Amino acid sequence: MQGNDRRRVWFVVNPLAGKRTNIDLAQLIRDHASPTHLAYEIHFSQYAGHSSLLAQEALAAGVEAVIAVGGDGTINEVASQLVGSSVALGIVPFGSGNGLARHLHIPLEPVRALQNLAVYSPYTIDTATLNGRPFFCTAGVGFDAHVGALFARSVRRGFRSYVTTTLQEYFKYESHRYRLCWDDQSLALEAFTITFANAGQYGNNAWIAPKADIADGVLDLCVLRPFPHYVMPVLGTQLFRRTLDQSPYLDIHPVKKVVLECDTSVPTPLHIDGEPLALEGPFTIAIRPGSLRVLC
Ligand SMILES: Nc1ncnc2c1ncn2[C@@H]1O[C@H](COP(=O)(O)OP(=O)(O)OP(=O)(O)O)[C@@H](O)[C@H]1O
Repeated sequence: MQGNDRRRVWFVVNPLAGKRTNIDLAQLIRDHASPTHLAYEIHFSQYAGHSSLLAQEALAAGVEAVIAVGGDGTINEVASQLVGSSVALGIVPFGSGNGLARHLHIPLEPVRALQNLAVYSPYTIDTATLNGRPFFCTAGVGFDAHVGALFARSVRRGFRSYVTTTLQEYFKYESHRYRLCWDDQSLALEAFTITFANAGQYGNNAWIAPKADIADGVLDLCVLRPFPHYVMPVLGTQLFRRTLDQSPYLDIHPVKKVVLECDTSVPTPLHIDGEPLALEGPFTIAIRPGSLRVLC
């Protein structure tokens, strides 16, 4: 391969991802990203939100792909800048959940993910927005957003402490009332959690929308209605066995655009790609079919 044929890419790295595991991410990239196939620069984000600016700079520099090294939050910041462009997103998973990478079958082992960048070609996927804010994996309100907000404030990380927080909060949590409007439907309901799924899982192989197709031009609107406590272990098992769509408590609707209104008497925890967000409703959630190229 000639030097000029090499794919020009920028790595945008969340350094906190590496610190959590004491891995020198820059060295890892230098050791395993093929110099024969990639002409690359490595850039570290210095604060939350910085990855978006770095992705903008990468676009201005005329790269072919921006490789996000981190979790779904970092991917969100990078990919938000690439939507609608011909510049592809690459992913080296280094988060705690890695929902998008898992959905796209990108290896979770960073060395393999780096090596594979040399052979991947771009695959076009859908993206979505919530009140204009892009998301790629899932967004939603309710219990998972509530736990996500607590977890973000917690110093303890990892799947085990996420499960502990989930169980502690489950017995205290009260379902809220919502109104959902799409096409000619208007639904007033009480829900434990409402998820807008572009990819099928939250991360950690927790599949809220087992049959979600990331390139079908629709979102899976998942409404998990309140359920008796004794059903909780069954739902938990189905979530991780990718069979939650068999539960009588979960309704899934394919939607292109939906408006969500929340009970304004209580604060509504909200998440976008697992990151908690303080936004005022009502919320408009819409799909952007075929709007992002991903190396996978
Ligand atoms: N240098 C930095 N200092 C502080 N925060 C940062 C920095 N770089 C990135 N971030 C923020 O960290 C947040 C979380 O990072 P990331 O998504 O990579 O990991 P994660 O939350 O562990 O993974 P996942 O979303 O898969 O669970 C991102 O939303 C990003 O804004």
